[in-house]
Amino acid sequence: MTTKVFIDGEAGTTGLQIRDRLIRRDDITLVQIDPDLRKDAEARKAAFAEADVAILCLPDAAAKEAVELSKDLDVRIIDASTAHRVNPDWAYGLPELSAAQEAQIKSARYVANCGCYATGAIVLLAPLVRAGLIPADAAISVNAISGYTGGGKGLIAEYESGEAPDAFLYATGMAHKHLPEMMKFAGLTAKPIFVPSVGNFAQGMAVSIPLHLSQLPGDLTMAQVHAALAEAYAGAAHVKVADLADQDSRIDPTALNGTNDLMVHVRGDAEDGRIVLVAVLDNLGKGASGAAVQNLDLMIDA
Ligand SMILES: NC(=O)C1=CN([C@@H]2O[C@H](COP(=O)(O)OP(=O)(O)OC[C@H]3O[C@@H](n4cnc5c(N)ncnc54)[C@H](OP(=O)(O)O)[C@@H]3O)[C@@H](O)[C@H]2O)C=CC1
Ligand SMILES: CC(=O)N[C@@H](CCC(=O)OP(=O)(O)O)C(=O)O
Repeated sequence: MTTKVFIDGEAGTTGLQIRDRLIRRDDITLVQIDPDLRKDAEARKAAFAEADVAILCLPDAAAKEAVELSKDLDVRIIDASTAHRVNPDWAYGLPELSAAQEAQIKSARYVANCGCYATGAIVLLAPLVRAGLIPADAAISVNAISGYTGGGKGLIAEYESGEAPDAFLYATGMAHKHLPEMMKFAGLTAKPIFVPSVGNFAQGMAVSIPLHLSQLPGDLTMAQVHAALAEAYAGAAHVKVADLADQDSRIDPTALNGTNDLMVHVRGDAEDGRIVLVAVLDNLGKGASGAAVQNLDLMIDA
């Protein structure tokens, strides 16, 4: 028997990539609706009724509406939007957080896929906060660069028409939508500074967190930070920690494009303790569509 999956928002950036990942699988049957009816509530409700799992690749408001439409049906939901990520009734879709998190995803009716930048920041911070190496109230800064597909159809159109600048920083008002999930799942009590940016490349991202080890408790060393991260992700299929000996000064945000992997780098000056943690991932891979498929596989035990 195959698992029936409905991708609501299949024509969008995230939806298309999920479709590409599922279409050739013989354990999955895609439930499809007439593209002209993609915003028709009745047609979508019929698709929810037919599906075992629905993956929502929609703006937040439409994702909330989809949950309402399907609430009395048996369908399980993975939501790629920001709408439900800090909702306690939803499992946060980052199985690498802990064995308990993975178990929660496996049995959940509702799974919220993580934000792309949040995935990078949480993977870097959560094990260090949990181990007490970074205090929950530490003043943390997160910087990031993303390819323009991270902004969906709207930003893609700006770049493809040549209107957008080669690069820009944004969210300088300190209110980016990924901050609540970053805090909740990294275990931070103080709001970080988060300054993302976009460059003139389609896909890929690097999320970086600079640290002055001298401002953290204890006599923490760069090697200890690396060891804590390497231990946390030792068994993870999709999160790797680069060797500490790799201290190349450049990091390419597109290095993992086309994969569902995330690479953690710990770089800096081990002598004076000014270091930077960097997560490289494909915003459409581990940052969105690949993560949705990883969660789907956990839910259906594939
Ligand atoms: N792009 C990325 O890197 C990431 C995106 N996400 C999230 O995934 C979700 C989708 O993003 P993305 O794929 O980039 O967005 P897009 O703008 O590329 O696609 C959204 C799709 O949803 C459709 N849609 C809009 N409103 C409705 C509605 N009421 N009913 C049914 N369909 C509707 C759109 O239709 P139409 O074809 O008419 O425009 C479009 O096809 C968002 O919540 C986003 O935040 C999450 C992680 C990363
Ligand atoms: C480049 C760009 O605009 N990125 C988007 C985040 C990517 C995304 O879609 O975020 P979710 O994972 O929360 O859906 C932004 O900053 O709003």
